[in-house]
Amino acid sequence: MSLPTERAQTIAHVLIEALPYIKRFQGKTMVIKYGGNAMVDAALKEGFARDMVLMKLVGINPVIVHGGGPQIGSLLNRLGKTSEFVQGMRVTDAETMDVVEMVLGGLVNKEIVNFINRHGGAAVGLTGKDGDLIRARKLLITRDAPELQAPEIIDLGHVGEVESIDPAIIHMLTKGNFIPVIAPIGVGADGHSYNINADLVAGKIAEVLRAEKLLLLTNTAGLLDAQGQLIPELDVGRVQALIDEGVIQGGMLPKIRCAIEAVQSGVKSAHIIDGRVEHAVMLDLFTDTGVGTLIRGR
Ligand SMILES: Nc1ncnc2c1ncn2[C@@H]1O[C@H](COP(=O)(O)OP(=O)(O)O)[C@@H](O)[C@H]1O
Ligand SMILES: CC(=O)N[C@@H](CCC(=O)OP(=O)(O)O)C(=O)O
Repeated sequence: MSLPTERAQTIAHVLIEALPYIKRFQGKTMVIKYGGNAMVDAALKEGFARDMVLMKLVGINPVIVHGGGPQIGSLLNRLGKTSEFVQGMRVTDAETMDVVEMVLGGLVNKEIVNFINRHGGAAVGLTGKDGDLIRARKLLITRDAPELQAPEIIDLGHVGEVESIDPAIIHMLTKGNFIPVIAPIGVGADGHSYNINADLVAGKIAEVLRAEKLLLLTNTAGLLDAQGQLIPELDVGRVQALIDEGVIQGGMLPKIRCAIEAVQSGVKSAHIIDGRVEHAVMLDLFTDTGVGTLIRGR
């Protein structure tokens, strides 16, 4: 059976447009942060899994770091608990930490692994505890306000930041043709688990792996300005003003901060893209136009 000519031409055009990108990125590492808000329905999850398998097949090494904020929230709700967020971070008491570990290390991680494997890939799920991948320390954030004499230190409970990354397990998996799928849970020197914002983990892993790109999949078209319009390329010099004006807030704060840190530490570029668009990763990697907001490295 032959394809209608128009469709066949579209397919040929897409493949030809992708070719130089496939050549350029072969052997390179792409760190993909898969946000909980981008895991909307089965079709999108399948599309994401297929994109990962295709990348691997054409010789690019995807390393996935996933979130799962909404999924943690819904289990907490079922248990009659609510969360408070400070600067985009979930205040995490001991009970909440158990739920975070169950949801991120268990349900969400294994669902992604399963989707990829069902589409012909070989994914392996990890938390930061496996292979001592993510060493964490307690995160202390400060709040400054005119009525305060000195900045106030806010204790978020079991919330951590990345102290160090040991990429040995990632190298081993990549060499063996596996796709690592990493949940953002770190372990402290005391052996305790820490809940780390997934954007922060993705940024650090991208730095340590000297990734070609850091792709942050979320539920907006990218970074939006005060009028709700997409900012196609971020001028890093404008970020503080955008924060002060309240344009960048909530979950976008850690995303932008980690993207900037990553490109300042050697990652070639970071991209905030709309995970609600089917095959968003392919569109960003393999087309001339790209999608979302680009944060260029030096
Ligand atoms: N300037 C902005 N542009 C886009 N989104 C923004 C902006 N400021 C705040 N946000 C919020 O950040 C959210 C994305 O962060 P988050 O909820 O943590 O998503 P994810 O689960 O993908 O990490 C958006 O849904 C939006 O509500
Ligand atoms: C400290 C902190 O806030 N941790 C996050 C970890 C999950 C995450 O980052 O998920 P998304 O990427 O889907 O937002 C949380 O508890 O929600």
